[in-house]
Amino acid sequence: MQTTLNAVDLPVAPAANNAVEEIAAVEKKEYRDAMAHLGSAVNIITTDGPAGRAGFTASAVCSVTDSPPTLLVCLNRSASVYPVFKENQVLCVNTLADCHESLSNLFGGKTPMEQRFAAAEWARLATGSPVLTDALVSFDCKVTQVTSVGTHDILICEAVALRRNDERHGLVYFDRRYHPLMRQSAC
Ligand SMILES: NC(=O)c1ccc[n+]([C@@H]2O[C@H](COP(=O)([O-])OP(=O)(O)OC[C@H]3O[C@@H](n4cnc5c(N)ncnc54)[C@H](O)[C@@H]3O)[C@@H](O)[C@H]2O)c1
Ligand SMILES: Cc1cc2c(cc1C)N(C[C@H](O)[C@H](O)[C@H](O)COP(=O)(O)O)c1[nH]c(=O)[nH]c(=O)c1N2
Repeated sequence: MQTTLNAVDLPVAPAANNAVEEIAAVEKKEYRDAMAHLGSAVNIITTDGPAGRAGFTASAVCSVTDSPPTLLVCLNRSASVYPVFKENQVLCVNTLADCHESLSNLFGGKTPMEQRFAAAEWARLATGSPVLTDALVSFDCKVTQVTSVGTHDILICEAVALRRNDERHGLVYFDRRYHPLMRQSAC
């Protein structure tokens, strides 16, 4: 037999309120130190359009659903690139390979935009956003929804074209450092 619990039936225990207070009390530094334990892929997010060309490094990227093929990117609203992404409404997620450590730092710092793009070769797919030619994989996307949470906007992006490189090794950002991620060799 299936039992359905209504929210009104649940007792409101003081412990539940305490738990909420404990979560809210986590300090920013403590949170960042904890997040540094989560390894993640490194991506350069690019755009081009009426507001011009821009790009930044992002680790806050993940798959949402495959129908329609959708991923999300978190962008700090205080980033210099923010107004450009907001207006263009298209972007390309270029996932970096093991050789891209310095490129990641270039797009993650305060470097002028022309200098960032001059350091690599770029192509285009469907949206006109720059596609890093030797990326591990590139997801060319249109931004379909935007939600603001705290300091960041969550950009919900539908992939309209893809480009993969099945030979390159990966790059992971973990413990505030880059680490190469090797494919298993066929032997
Ligand atoms: N989501 C993000 O905006 C994000 C993610 C990673 C790194 N960064 C930026 O890159 C630089 C180097 O980062 P680091 O990992 O070497 O050291 P760090 O101590 O600044 O960050 C540790 C971890 O905390 C998280 N984090 C950092 N800043 C955040 C932010 N503003 N919002 C949400 N999560 C955040 C990320 O998971 C990051 O890997 C910093 O300036 C950092 O703000 C930002
Ligand atoms: C490894 C790594 C990972 C991330 C970042 C940096 C680095 C080095 N940065 C910061 C972001 O790249 C940086 O703020 C931009 O370059 C914007 O900087 P400017 O404001 O243009 O100088 C970043 N910013 C963001 O809004 N979302 C993210 O997921 C990440 N992830």
